Amino acid sequence: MKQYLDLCQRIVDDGVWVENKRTGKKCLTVIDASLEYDVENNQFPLITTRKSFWKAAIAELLGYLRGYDNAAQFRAIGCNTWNANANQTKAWLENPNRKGEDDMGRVYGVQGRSWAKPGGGHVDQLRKLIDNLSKGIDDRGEILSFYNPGEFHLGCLRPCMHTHTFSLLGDDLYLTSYQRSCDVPLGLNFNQVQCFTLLALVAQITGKQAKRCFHKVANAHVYADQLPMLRDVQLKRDPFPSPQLSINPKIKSLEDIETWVTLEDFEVTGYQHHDAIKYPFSE
Ligand SMILES: Nc1nc(=O)c2c([nH]1)NC[C@@H]1CN(c3ccc(C(=O)N[C@@H](CCC(=O)O)C(=O)O)cc3)CN21
Ligand SMILES: O=c1ccn([C@H]2C[C@H](O)[C@@H](COP(=O)(O)O)O2)c(=O)[nH]1
Repeated sequence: MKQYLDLCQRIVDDGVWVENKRTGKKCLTVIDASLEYDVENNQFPLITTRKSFWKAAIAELLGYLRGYDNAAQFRAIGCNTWNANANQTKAWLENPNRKGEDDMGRVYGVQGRSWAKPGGGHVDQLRKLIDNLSKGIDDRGEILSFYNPGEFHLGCLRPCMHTHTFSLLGDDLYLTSYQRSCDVPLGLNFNQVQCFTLLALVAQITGKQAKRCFHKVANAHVYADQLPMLRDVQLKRDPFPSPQLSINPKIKSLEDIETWVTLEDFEVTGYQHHDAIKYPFSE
């Protein structure tokens, strides 16, 4: 939690105002932030200085792992975060590739599970890395990448947390996650949960020991309309200790994640937090 608050404070103290064309808003911005999560000791990186809706963050991750391409699929598993970008983002509404209400196009999980090959057919990056890690293989390319510039015109938004690299040292599993753009008040709260949960889940289904997750952020920003609440309310609060995440031990394979896993299979204990803060969202 301290590293999150330090990043917020750094943005407030040293951030530079940058005009963002896509949203039409100004962002107070810093470049390069590194966060680290201790999955081995179950220090779940949930924000405690406001109430965090962590279930929606895990549901979003499950949708990515299943290769979802539609905001209705996300809603059905308890996640509302894609309604706006699927149905209100101007450039996407005007894009002839949009297949109608709730379509998100070829974003995130679609690239992760079925990256189109030039000569036809698809690559399932997640299946490959899970098969390798289960056999104790790390070919130094156990990568899940959602970033496909050749298909940006087929999706509603470019992926923000775009690449997850898994590494094995013996039976110990590490994760390095890369993010190009980070809405610190809203998005990071979710992205921290997702990095942690992704390592814990992949370790569980491949039979490895989850160690640490390294989260690298390039552009970390606060939108102008979020700044007063972040600076004058959230940053004035004292954090509580980290809660713990438990995952149903019956989850043993990628097929389990694809077929029957729900939010009921995840539980957070020891979550002490301050009151909710509703931050503005920029489409
Ligand atoms: N501007 C922007 N910021 C983001 O963080 C973001 C995007 N766009 N577009 C794609 C996804 C969608 N994400 C979102 C979208 C909404 C919330 C949000 O409204 N969170 C609220 C409540 C969530 C709930 O009730 O389930 C929060 O208080 O955290 C969070 C992340 C993260 N991403
Ligand atoms: O997982 C996510 C997804 C999105 N964001 C934020 C970062 C930006 O504020 C917007 C995306 O806008 P771009 O113009 O495409 O950079 O969404 C996030 O923090 N985490």
